[in-house]
Amino acid sequence: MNDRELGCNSGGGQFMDRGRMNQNGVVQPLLTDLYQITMAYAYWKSDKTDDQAVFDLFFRNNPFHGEFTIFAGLEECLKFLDSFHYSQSDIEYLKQTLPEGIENEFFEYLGNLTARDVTLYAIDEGTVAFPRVPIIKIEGPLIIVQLLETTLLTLVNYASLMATNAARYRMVAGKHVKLLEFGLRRAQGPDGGLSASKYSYTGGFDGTSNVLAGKLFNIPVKGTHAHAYITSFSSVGELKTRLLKHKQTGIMEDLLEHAIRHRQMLSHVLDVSTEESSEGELAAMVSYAIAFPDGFMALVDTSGLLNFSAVALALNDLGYHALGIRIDSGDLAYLSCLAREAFEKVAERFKVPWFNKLTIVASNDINEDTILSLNEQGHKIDCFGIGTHLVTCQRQPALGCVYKLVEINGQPRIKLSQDVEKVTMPGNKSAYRLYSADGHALIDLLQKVTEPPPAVGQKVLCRHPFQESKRAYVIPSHVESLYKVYWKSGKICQQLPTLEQVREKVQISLKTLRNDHKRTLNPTPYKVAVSDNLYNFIHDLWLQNAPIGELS
Ligand SMILES: Nc1ncnc2c1ncn2[C@@H]1O[C@H](COP(=O)(O)OP(=O)(O)OP(=O)(O)O)[C@@H](O)[C@H]1O
Ligand SMILES: O=P(O)(O)OC[C@H]1O[C@H](OP(=O)(O)OP(=O)(O)O)[C@H](O)[C@@H]1O
Ligand SMILES: O=C(O)c1cccnc1
Ligand SMILES: [Mg+2]
Repeated sequence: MNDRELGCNSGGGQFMDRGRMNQNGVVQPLLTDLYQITMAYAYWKSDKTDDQAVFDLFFRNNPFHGEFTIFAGLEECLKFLDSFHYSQSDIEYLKQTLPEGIENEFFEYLGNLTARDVTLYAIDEGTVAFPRVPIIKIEGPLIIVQLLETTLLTLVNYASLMATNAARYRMVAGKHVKLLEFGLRRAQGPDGGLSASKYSYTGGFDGTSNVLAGKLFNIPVKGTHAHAYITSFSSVGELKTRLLKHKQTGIMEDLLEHAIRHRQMLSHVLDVSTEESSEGELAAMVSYAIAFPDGFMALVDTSGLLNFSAVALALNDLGYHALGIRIDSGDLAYLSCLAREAFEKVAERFKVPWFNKLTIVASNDINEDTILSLNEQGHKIDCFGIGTHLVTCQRQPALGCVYKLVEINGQPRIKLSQDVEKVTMPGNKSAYRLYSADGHALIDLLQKVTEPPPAVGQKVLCRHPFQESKRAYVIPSHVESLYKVYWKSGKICQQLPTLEQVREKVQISLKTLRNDHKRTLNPTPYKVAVSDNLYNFIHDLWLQNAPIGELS
């Protein structure tokens, strides 16, 4: 497929309105849970405001029965820190809303609060990430770091889930098939729709039908047309104009006349009687072709191939090449093969070789399993338009990212749970990814920040965080330190990648994962380990904090 592949197409960067380039207006300090603000008051009252806290933001399980997650949403988190400030009207609202008796100085304190004293470390956006390895680590005064929790979680959770979902669709579709996000109408509201468009592009989609997303994020916007366009015509008599200028000669010609002539001949070639195809559909296609002679892409139902081919040949007479068809019902494998076969026949019979290359778009409730099944059956689809299952992440609607206190004033904190899965990894930690000689990621290793980093060629003991007997020596061929300081002293400290670069990063990062971690059915879990030192530290602290029961 070339770049003309689908009707409309725009990269919207140059149209970005500087004033509106900032984050979505709903992302602001009050976009949080009330309990963060009530806790903030209680911290303030008990003079804990400036206690130095470290929080980890991480997830416990990979989504979609998979064994990897794509980390996304970091840039939005940084923009949020950059603009963190309670406005006068926010303060007025809080005064009315919080319980009575809150001291006025607290509101003054809130009015002056910024994220200047916070330091944020993170894995690069677009990188594959794994359960329990914090994707973001935040240090700073307890009150502000606590106040950031909900907003950071809402910015990371759906973004990462969506990017992961999109990356999975990309993996099953293969790299040569185009993927378009068509989900705005089915998304979780306008904001969910915009995020879905943005992060499905990050995860590997090629474009979106969402025009505002195109404008805001510089994502290619693409599209075909809906059934309504076809059904709005019932006969050729309704055509107000049939004339189209020949692309080369500039002479006006009757496109309908050309189409009707081709339709007669085509009905023999394709073995479809002209009575079987609707006149209203023909009229709709002619009128659409007159509107977009260089971008003619038509929605066909079972009978539509005859009319489409007739109009495409008519356009050819006038010097234009049609783009293709969209199939939106029925057996997509069968119909796509039927369509490709028809195009090949027409290409040969009418000496129009480009007909072989017409694009076949398929849509209609497509999900990962449908694509896998279509691949097994064999199909001729060049492009999938995917809405509902992609944007609602129907197979798993939430990624359970959490935000946990792991250190306060230099003292580690552990949250115990009956459920070992939910016990937190205490203390301020570093994270490393260890690679094998063939470039594959072998294991992620968490250590105490005070430990020296693992070194290339040197044996390092990697332990399962909770199961004593599970351990392995690893001799890394390459060691990647996963955290970078992204925010410190009130400034973003890294050159932020463009959306395009994050999108490339996703594919590069996925390549470092072995295929068995990425397969759709029963993938092998990727190992996440702790150093021996961190293992002992966790377990000592666990024992110190676990109450000793009494039997009587
Ligand atoms: N060859 C195929 N193999 C597996 N699944 C398919 C195949 N072709 C289509 N599908 C899927 O089967 C489902 C068919 O849904 P449904 O029966 O509602 O569609 P339809 O009746 O053909 O079309 P409409 O949406 O117009 O009612 C869709 O989810 C579609 O993606
Ligand atoms: O199927 P999805 O993956 O959600 O993709 C988007 C759907 O949106 C359109 O359908 P429309 O809104 O016209 O409704 P329909 O389901 O009746 O076709 C389009 O024809 C796709 O079928
Ligand atoms: O452009 C399309 O074909 C499209 C857009 C949104 C939803 N369904 C289809
Ligand atoms: Mg549909």
